[in-house]
Amino acid sequence: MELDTKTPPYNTGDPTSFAYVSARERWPVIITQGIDDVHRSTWASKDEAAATEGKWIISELARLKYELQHDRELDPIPDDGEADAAAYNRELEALGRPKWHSVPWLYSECYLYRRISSIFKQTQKWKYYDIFARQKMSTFQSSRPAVLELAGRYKNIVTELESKHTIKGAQTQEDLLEAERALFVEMCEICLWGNATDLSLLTNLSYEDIQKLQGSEARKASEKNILVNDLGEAFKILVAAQRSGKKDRRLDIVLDNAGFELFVDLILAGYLLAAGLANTIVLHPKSIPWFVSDVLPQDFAALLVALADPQAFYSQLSDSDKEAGKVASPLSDSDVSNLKFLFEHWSRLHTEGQLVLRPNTFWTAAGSYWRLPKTEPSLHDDLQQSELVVFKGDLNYRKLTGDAAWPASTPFEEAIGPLGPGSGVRVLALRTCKADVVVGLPEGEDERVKATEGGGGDSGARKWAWSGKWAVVQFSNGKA
Ligand SMILES: O=P(O)(O)OC[C@H]1O[C@](O)(CO)[C@@H](O)[C@@H]1O
Ligand SMILES: [Mg+2]
Ligand SMILES: [Mn+2]
Repeated sequence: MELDTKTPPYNTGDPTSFAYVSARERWPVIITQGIDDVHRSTWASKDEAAATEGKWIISELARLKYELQHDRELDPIPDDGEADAAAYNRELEALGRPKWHSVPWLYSECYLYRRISSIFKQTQKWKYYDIFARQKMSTFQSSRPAVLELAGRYKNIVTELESKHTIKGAQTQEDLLEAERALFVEMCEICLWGNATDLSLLTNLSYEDIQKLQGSEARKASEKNILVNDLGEAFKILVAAQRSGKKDRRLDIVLDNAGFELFVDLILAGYLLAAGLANTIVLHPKSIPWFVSDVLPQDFAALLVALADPQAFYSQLSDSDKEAGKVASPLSDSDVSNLKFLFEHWSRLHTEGQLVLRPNTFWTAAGSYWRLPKTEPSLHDDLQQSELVVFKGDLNYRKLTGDAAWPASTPFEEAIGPLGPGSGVRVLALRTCKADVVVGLPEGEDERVKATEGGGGDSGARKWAWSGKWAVVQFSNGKA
């Protein structure tokens, strides 16, 4: 089988890679949490047929976990009625029926979520069940302080832009441009760090930990951890398009996680529309439960429902909070009104077609985005229509770069191959680093960060890139 990139991809058999830890430690925990979730739903179900199927699902998940932990071969995905199983299985054959502990990381991790999905697709009553929905919603609830802080600011900014076409304090056109640029950078950085609360990595995060990651103080302190920051170039592209008088100016966001991250992505989307920096935003969600926290179309709906009646949403307590004897404190009137403003604004943008959700099964295929022009030419064409395509999060970055062991100083444009120069697609990656692959760093930077505490030193492992503490924001102008 032909590799996507000449540079080989990371592999679960490499003890210096985060792939190694992922396959042996992280994935069994994720499956176990999934079993717990199905257990709860099965136990709560009054429908006998659903309960019977629930028990079968649990036994299938337990079998998957056993195979993983005992380093068995990856079995073909059973025929579950979905067209993409064949491509997964062809690739599995081409890889020579690998075992869990020595298989390309990107393929095997995608396969894991596709296998889990196939278990549900084979049932009658659980076909559309999201095994990760509970975790996603409860982490969003834990983000309450940051959500309230941002909702208040958003309402002020958007109201000002929509009623007076300006931003507070801006006297001249230059002031306004500078204010728009500063807000663009700030909102993109909020979107960037919103990704740090990803659930697949932070398997046991406390309420306090989540809050620390999300406040405005934390953001300022983290700016020095953005190793490459191309936001200025991306902003120039949007302004140039606006000034050209072009009527259709679209920006795309290839989404990553639900909950707080989706909330901040929508904050950015609403801002860009209100400021006239774009006039359509296309959001690309996943089609099956994916890497625990990724956005499904129903997560978008669930977020709007939560904001439509925020008091009710925040008065629901998780089981663990109930057990701990916690009580929910009610929201203030102004918090409620700010959140309802968000609900109304986003619902209106959605209804009027300025905020569009566009799923495609390409996003849950096993391969890297090097394959896009060949395997999904219509999606490639579609992305070429956009002024800028923002790729959120770690997995999207791994897929852009083929998850390959590039030298860290490899130019970003080179590492994204067919989506680089000449592709007709402008790529902006907003990525907090949670995996080995990193490109586009200045010479010597990798070594500098390796030498920091916990950075990996000369162990041969790029440990600094596993924690979500460091980030890169990288741009490639495929239309230049
Ligand atoms: O939600 P994100 O940012 O894509 O994070 C998921 C990533 O985190 C991990 O689960 C842990 O590094 C990776 O396997 C995966 O690429
Ligand atoms: Mg992410
Ligand atoms: Mn994710």
